[in-house]
Amino acid sequence: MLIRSNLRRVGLLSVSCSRRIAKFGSSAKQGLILQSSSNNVYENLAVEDWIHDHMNLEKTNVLFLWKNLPSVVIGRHQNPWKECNLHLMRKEGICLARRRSGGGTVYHDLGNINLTFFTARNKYDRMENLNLVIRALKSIEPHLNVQATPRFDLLLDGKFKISGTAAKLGRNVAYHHCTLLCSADSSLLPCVLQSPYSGIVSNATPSVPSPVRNLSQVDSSMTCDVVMDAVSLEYSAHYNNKPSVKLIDPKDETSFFGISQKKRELSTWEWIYGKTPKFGVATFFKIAYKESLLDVKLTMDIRNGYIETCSIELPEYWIPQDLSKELQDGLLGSKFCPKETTFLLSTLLRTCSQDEDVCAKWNLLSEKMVSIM
Ligand SMILES: Nc1ncnc2c1ncn2[C@@H]1O[C@H](COP(=O)(O)OC(=O)CCCC[C@@H]2CCSS2)[C@@H](O)[C@H]1O
Repeated sequence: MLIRSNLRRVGLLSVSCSRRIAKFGSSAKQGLILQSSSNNVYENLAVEDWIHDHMNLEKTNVLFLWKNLPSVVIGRHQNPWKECNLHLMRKEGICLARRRSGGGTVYHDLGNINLTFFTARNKYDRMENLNLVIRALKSIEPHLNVQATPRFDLLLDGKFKISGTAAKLGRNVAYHHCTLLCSADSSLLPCVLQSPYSGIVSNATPSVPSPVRNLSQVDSSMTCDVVMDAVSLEYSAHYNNKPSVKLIDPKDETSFFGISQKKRELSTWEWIYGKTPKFGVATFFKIAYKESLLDVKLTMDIRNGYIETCSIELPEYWIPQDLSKELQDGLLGSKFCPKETTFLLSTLLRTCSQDEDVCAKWNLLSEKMVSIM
């Protein structure tokens, strides 16, 4: 009860959620630091959403610190097939997440820190936040050559990116979030962010690739924990607060009423893939069958992640035209997704043909089609 009334007094809680949140404590007057106990990218993005939607940031700013298990996080208006290697990610168990903010694609793992600075919209200032991060880094290593660029990256030695920025501006609330590479897997990072898919025609926001570096490569003492502590200290000092970090659990519905629904939304295929801006695929592939090598042209339009048009150009002698038409029509309205397409194509084949030769060719064609998804 005391905690709740204190929180209301410092203006942290909006009226709508003051009854639902009870566990943040009361120490922060102007700058509250929260750290997630979860490494689940969807849960952590849901915390961002929740704070954005429910907290009253008139008098209190919030810094949210979080880390994720290996994940690729694309911007709100991006095309994942253009930005990353989805096959490799599936193989390695790397999550794909779409965030609410715009901008490019980044790789996260437990060697990468994420910092989200929440303020009232009129107090939103990315350079001020980045300068705070720079001060924190220099408090660990005074000789570190780190600068913020006009596009709000942090560069080491003028060329290696250690931090990328994105932001979301709400009506009253804004947040600026950025990454900080301490000891991420630098060999996996470029591989997962390299798309193997060719022939995608899209107006989606492209990423701006840069050479990256981990802070721990420069100074081995710059681990995630040390860097997070330094940022927390600097943030507290900025607000004249006693340093204190509140550990929060994104699964705690009592404190964050409605958060599991937010997590569910962020984890759906419809949000992650379905929000991709409309795009086209125009690609050629070669299929080797027995002694022959066949050229196939595939064109598709994909809207909201679903196949809207599909044309497969291949010679009639290879697969009967009516069958190839069935194949193209069967794909219309289905998800541009390897699982669904594999299932659909094998079901179609069972109903359309028993011929062994045709089946073998169809399977080769299916494999190629699925390989672009
Ligand atoms: N973790 C990380 N940190 C810094 N730079 C990275 C990282 N991963 C990849 N990159 C490099 O940045 C470019 C993309 O740069 P680009 O400028 O296109 O995009 C960004 O920086 C977006 C930053 C989003 C930050 C959010 C904060 C919380 S959730 S994600 C990529 O091709 C790599 O070269």
